[in-house]
Amino acid sequence: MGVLNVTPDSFSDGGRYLSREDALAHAHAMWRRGADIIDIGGESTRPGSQRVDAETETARVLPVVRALAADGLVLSVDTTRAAVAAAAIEAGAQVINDVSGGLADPDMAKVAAETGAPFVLMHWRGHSKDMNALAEYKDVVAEVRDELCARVDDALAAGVATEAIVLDPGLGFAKRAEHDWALLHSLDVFLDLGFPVLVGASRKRFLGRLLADAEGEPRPPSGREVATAAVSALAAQAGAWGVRVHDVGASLDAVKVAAAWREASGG
Ligand SMILES: Nc1nc2ncc(COP(=O)(O)O)nc2c(=O)[nH]1
Repeated sequence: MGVLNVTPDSFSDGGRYLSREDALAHAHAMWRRGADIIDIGGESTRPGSQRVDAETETARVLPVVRALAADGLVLSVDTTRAAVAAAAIEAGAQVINDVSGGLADPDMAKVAAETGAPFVLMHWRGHSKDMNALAEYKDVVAEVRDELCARVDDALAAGVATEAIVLDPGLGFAKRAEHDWALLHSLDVFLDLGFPVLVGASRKRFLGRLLADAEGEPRPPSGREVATAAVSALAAQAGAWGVRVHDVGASLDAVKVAAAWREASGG
């Protein structure tokens, strides 16, 4: 899943693809490099970011969705707003990627049910401005699992089909670095729930901290691509359904290494 943030303030690529031609060119470049889905987001979810209104988010996302759908690309819309998701599906997106797992908008599950669109339920505890205060867990794996199961129950109750649901542990969302690593280490716990699992580690803060320099200065987002690709390989090895990444080529190569390693026979 290739990330296309048509926002001015996303944490690692904010503003680079705000213009329509830049957004379309970047989407096609990721598609040519092998992305299976282009994930289009019009509102930054960066910790501490301010929300934008639905009109702004829609104005950013819809033209790009229309143009890329017309070119035959498979698209997900990264939004917590039901109206934006509905409009994007109408404009040609196929997948709803809701970082709030349906919590932010009570109508989202209904839109997913009515459209039949695959529905990514990510673990979330609140909007970006107060997310870090929510990163308190006694057992992060068990609590994230249980909270995601509640999201699944609500989605199913709204009429979403079981086979439409994809789970995502929500790395970096109301999580400190140790929580992110614990969730990756226990990816099987989420896979055992019986749904595909999407992993979104790309360029995130926990990787920057892992790669900090001698003075403890975290590696900047642009320097986290190799670590992201390593996570992609290990996530593939663990059975993840997909990885949501900025650098599609690096992760595709890394996932191919994992596949070759796993499938090597004695021949
Ligand atoms: N399903 C899913 N969606 C997401 N959307 C945005 C971000 C934030 O990262 P970005 O600012 O690079 O888009 N992370 C996720 C994620 O981990 N999973």
